[in-house]
Amino acid sequence: MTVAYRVVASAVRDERTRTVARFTARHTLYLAGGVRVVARRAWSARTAARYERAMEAAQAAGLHEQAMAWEERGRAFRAARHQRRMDLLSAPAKLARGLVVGGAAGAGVLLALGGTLAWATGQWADVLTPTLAVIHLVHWTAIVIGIVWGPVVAAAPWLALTCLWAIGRRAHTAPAWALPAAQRATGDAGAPITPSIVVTALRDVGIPTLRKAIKEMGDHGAQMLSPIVIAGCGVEVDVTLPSGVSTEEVQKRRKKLAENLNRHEHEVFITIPTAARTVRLWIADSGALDEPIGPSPLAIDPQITADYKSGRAPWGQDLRGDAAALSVHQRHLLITGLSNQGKTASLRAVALWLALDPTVEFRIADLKGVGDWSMFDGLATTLIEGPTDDHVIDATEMVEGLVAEMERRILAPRGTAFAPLVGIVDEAQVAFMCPAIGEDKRPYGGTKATSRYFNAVRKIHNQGRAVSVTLWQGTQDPTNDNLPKLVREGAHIRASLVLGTEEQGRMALGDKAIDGGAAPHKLRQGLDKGTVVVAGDGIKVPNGQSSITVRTHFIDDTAAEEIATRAKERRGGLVTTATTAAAEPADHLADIAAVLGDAKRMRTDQVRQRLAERDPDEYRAWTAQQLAAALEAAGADAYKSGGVMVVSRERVHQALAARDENPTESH
Ligand SMILES: Nc1ncnc2c1ncn2[C@@H]1O[C@H](COP(=O)(O)OP(=O)(O)OP(=O)(O)O)[C@@H](O)[C@H]1O
Repeated sequence: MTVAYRVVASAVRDERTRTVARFTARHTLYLAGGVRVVARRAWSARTAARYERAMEAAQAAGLHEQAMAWEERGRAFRAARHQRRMDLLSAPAKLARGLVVGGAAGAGVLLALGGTLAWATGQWADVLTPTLAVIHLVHWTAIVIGIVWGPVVAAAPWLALTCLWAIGRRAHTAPAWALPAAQRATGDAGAPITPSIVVTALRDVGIPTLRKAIKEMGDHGAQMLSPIVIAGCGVEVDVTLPSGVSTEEVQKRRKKLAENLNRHEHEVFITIPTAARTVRLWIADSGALDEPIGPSPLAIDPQITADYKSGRAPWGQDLRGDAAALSVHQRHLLITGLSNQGKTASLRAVALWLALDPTVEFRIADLKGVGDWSMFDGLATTLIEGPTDDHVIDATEMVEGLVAEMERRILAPRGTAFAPLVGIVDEAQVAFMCPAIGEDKRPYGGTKATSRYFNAVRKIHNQGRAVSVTLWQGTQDPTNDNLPKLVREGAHIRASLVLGTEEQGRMALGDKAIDGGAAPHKLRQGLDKGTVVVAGDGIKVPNGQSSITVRTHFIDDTAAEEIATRAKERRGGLVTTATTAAAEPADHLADIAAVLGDAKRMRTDQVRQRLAERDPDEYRAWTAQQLAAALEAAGADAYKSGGVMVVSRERVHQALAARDENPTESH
């Protein structure tokens, strides 16, 4: 049984078997198609259906004059047909009359001819000679017909079948799968996309209602298509589907449609514009998407500048070949993608551009820590690099620092201008998955109400935008655990490189984008590195589309270093806290005075938080006792006011002054 099964299975899989099957199917379908074409032509010739179809199409297109002309033609056709039928009724009598009259006239003519002949020869027998000659002719004709009749009758069906087959073949009635391998693989690849190719591809896409509707259309389906226009390295066409066919049905058959168009799946994009029942097809020129796009303008133009508010990062090209530029002004950003597909590179490219605006402050946590962001040392105020729990703790405190700054800005007088502050967490999934628990029993990772990283991100998402505190996150392989719903939905710009599944695509870009045709899961892992599908704000998305596919410029490490150096030169010597070893021991009292600023007094926990933000290495681990001890040692003890412990600015300044007077006392 198993052996028999294997033999059958291997026979079915054998390419020769398939070729034979395809051959048989192809020619049978040509024949069936030919029958259909002839039947349709015959039907069309006998009925006024084609005039009605043309009239409806003209009406639908708003061409009323044309519609009326077709109506008139239809009327004339019907009148002529009626006349023909009436003529047919009286035909037998006319025919009989014609035969009698014709026969008599013929006989008369022959006899007259015979009479003339007899008179000329003088032989009365010649009167019948012409009549006998005609009788002989008829006799011989009957003999010849008798001989050829048999073979003609035998060959007629075959001749008819051959004609039908040829008609079917000319009308390309066999589907793409039944074509010979050579035609399927390369056939028309590279050939321009024409309306008939698009309509045939749609007809054979496997939607019976669509197939039937196209067959019934007078113009073979051309009315469904908008003009085919060149769009970048491909063409674009809108297809208005007939009623009963949904846009989703077509979208689900992307692979089949691409094959029917002689393209690879990744070379055909189906989006859903606003017009009802319409799908927009973008069909790449064969192989065009495998050509690299040019280098980033950041890498080749040393004069390029950036402007946080009004500028746009030259990120890459859309599929039409137009420049795709991203505005990050007051926008949170999220980039997801499978590992090693260009997530860091695409996120870093935007940051490198923005770094050229010297007013922007960066605080960066790279939770992979292999040096992808090391060129930001000396450029970012905070740079955390590493994957351990300690790094996550640092990153969490960095984000909490952003929250503190955001809250300070929110409380500032109206109209205060703030320098843009951008927090970047690359490999943010590491933070969400971190098991570390703080001294206060609050987890750093996770998505609980007490989770510190999660909560800090949420706060920035909710309120950071208006005070120009934004957060950019890069994460791998989204799941509900490593990228909670609230966090993914809090980003204004959502971009995704290739992902494993549609479900992940929905997490990365949201349902609306995926339902509208965004398909990061259809990108090719390894081959489409650096290609992002972007949804949301900050980028120009073609009218009616919910996403745009961008092929980003790749900026390698060397070019990134150069751009960062340029950015540093424009900024002039900034110190990055987390990576710059303190040359001198920290001056606690001076730091406390600095964080107090103009406040008369400040709660001790707030002072600790600000200290941690100012110098995480030194103060992050500080407990309330350590702060109290430092203040006590300087003679500026904290005291209770309104039920909470506070630090007095006056006392701290007095202590500083006392120390200045007696510099030998250590701080
Ligand atoms: N825009 C691009 N065009 C072409 N190749 C690219 C592009 N971006 C990245 N690559 C290639 O992909 C490699 C991986 O890029 P990158 O480190 O940014 O991936 P990643 O998604 O951040 O990986 P991981 O998640 O594992 O850190 C790069 O070394 C580069 O060779």
